[in-house]
Amino acid sequence: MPDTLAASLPRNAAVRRRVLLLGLLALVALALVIFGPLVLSRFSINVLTRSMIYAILAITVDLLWGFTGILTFGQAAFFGVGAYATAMLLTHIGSSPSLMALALLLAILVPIVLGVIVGWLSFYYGSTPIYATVISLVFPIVVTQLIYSGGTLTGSSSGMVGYFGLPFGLEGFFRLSGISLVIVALGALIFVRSDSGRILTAIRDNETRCAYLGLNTQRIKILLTAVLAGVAGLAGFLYANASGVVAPENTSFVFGTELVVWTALGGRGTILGPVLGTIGIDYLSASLSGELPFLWQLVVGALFVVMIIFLPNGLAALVTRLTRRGRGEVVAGAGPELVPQPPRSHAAPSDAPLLSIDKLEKSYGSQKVLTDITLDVAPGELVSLVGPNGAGKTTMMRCLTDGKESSGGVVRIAGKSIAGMVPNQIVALGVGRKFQVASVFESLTVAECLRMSRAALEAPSIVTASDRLSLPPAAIEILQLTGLDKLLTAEVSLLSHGQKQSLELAMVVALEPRMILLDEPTAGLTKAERTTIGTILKKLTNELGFAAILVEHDLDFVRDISSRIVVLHQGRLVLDGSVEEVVNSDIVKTIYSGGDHV
Ligand SMILES: Nc1ncnc2c1ncn2[C@@H]1O[C@H](COP(=O)(O)OP(=O)(O)OP(=O)(O)O)[C@@H](O)[C@H]1O
Repeated sequence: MPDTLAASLPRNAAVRRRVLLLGLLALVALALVIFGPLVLSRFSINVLTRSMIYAILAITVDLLWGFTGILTFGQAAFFGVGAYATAMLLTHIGSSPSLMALALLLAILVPIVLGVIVGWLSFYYGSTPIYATVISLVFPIVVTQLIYSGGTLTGSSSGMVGYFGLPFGLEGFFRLSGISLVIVALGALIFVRSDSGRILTAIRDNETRCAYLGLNTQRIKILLTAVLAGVAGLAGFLYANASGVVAPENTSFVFGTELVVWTALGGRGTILGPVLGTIGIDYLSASLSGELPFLWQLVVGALFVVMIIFLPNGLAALVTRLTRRGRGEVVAGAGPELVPQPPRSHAAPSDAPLLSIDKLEKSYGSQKVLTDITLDVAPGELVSLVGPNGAGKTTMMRCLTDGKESSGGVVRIAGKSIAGMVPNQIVALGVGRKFQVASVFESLTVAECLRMSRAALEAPSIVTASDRLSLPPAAIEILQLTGLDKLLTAEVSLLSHGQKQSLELAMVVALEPRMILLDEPTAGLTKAERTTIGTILKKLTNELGFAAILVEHDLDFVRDISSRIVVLHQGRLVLDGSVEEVVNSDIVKTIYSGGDHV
């Protein structure tokens, strides 16, 4: 396969270059950390040790906020819990190598357990982003209050001091903190570029789409919170040993807020920006706060405001803006290799219809939007759902893809009731949904978007970004028909409206569903683009046996491709028949008289 080989070469070269650059960066950082103490003053070694530990925390804030879009003020609390677990064990039980190992274990495990609890409270199904942020503010307050009321156990407002930590000198702690920072930063940089890491950006861009690709975003966010709580706890362990003192301020939301400010100033979503921002500002604060105690806080505050206004993505954005120039330009052959995926076997077909709706109802308060909808759809059928604006078509689509939406009646997919199921569970039953406004991931590339469709089916790597993209043949065909196969490396924000619609359709087909629901897939498309989408839909249903429900306003389009038409009017199903029956019926003429809209 010489073509395939040739196509993969430039990408391999780019990957090699990136690995080399990352390795070089890590070596330079390690050299600075190892040889730094030879030239630095005691003051600098002391302060920079602390700054580097704080930088580890800033990385956790960046992964949560910068990459995943979860604004958090709570990382300080996990850090404080790790520090206190260490100090309390060493103070009250004693210090020996095995107790030190136990302290390290507790400093990581206790924050992980708390991370699971906080994560669950923050991201249970239906919670909003603001709710998660409020929890992240409340959590450090609770931890700080517990420390204040802990008496001699926690040292109360005086904190804890005088315990015997690791037997390293000033320089030893500098090196330990520095090496830990390099390892955490390197791990984070590798992870965020991996196939798994891109899921974080997908969640930030469009969490709803992630759920409708079958991803359990709640579970991912809880897992991320727990793992990063463990990393913050590790930083707490280092801090408790290096400083020899822990205090309630270490857990406070004020410190949590400082971490957010440092991350923002450095440049969120870049890992290195928050590291350099934290080290730079903490070091400058320590140097200047003695001479300008109040003025310095004012300077940092003013700097924050200026940056938010003029450079909202932080200092690192300046650098990335330069290095990313041209991203989105398509480099021939630089994309991943498209590989046809053997079809996935769904559960054995039963006698039940693929979709069965029985007396479906939906109300918003006292307003009834859907009343007594009963409908069956079989494999291979393309059922168009038509009706005037406000008839309830989109609401019906929502009830078919979210088991918590309906107010009454039963919806079954292949005989299984979806009552109470969340969208990702319904996707697992074989349902794909295409939204009215193209729902894709704006800051990912075309290939990365398509890979998201496979993430719930094949666990993506947490270390590497694959140079192969396995997709079902039908999805590859859509890409080829619409020219998207030549744009795999293009960033989605650069695509046209029609290309985004086609991409979303390819993403839905890449899920290998048994049934696809499409809400006005041709809205805003050119005639040629509509024809292409129509051809694809006919092929999916006629040849590949997909069932499809299509909400559409374009009567000509509906007439050309449908096997059946269902008419909704004022939330009721008023007609269900063949194309000819429906188009020529008196009811439809009455409902639609006076407009070219269906
Ligand atoms: N979240 C909501 N809260 C209250 N009412 C709603 C909500 N969503 C939809 N509705 C109402 O439900 C009715 C049906 O809306 P829906 O969007 O399902 O209609 P539609 O047939 O899809 O219309 P269109 O063709 O304009 O998209 C409308 O009267 C709408 O105002």
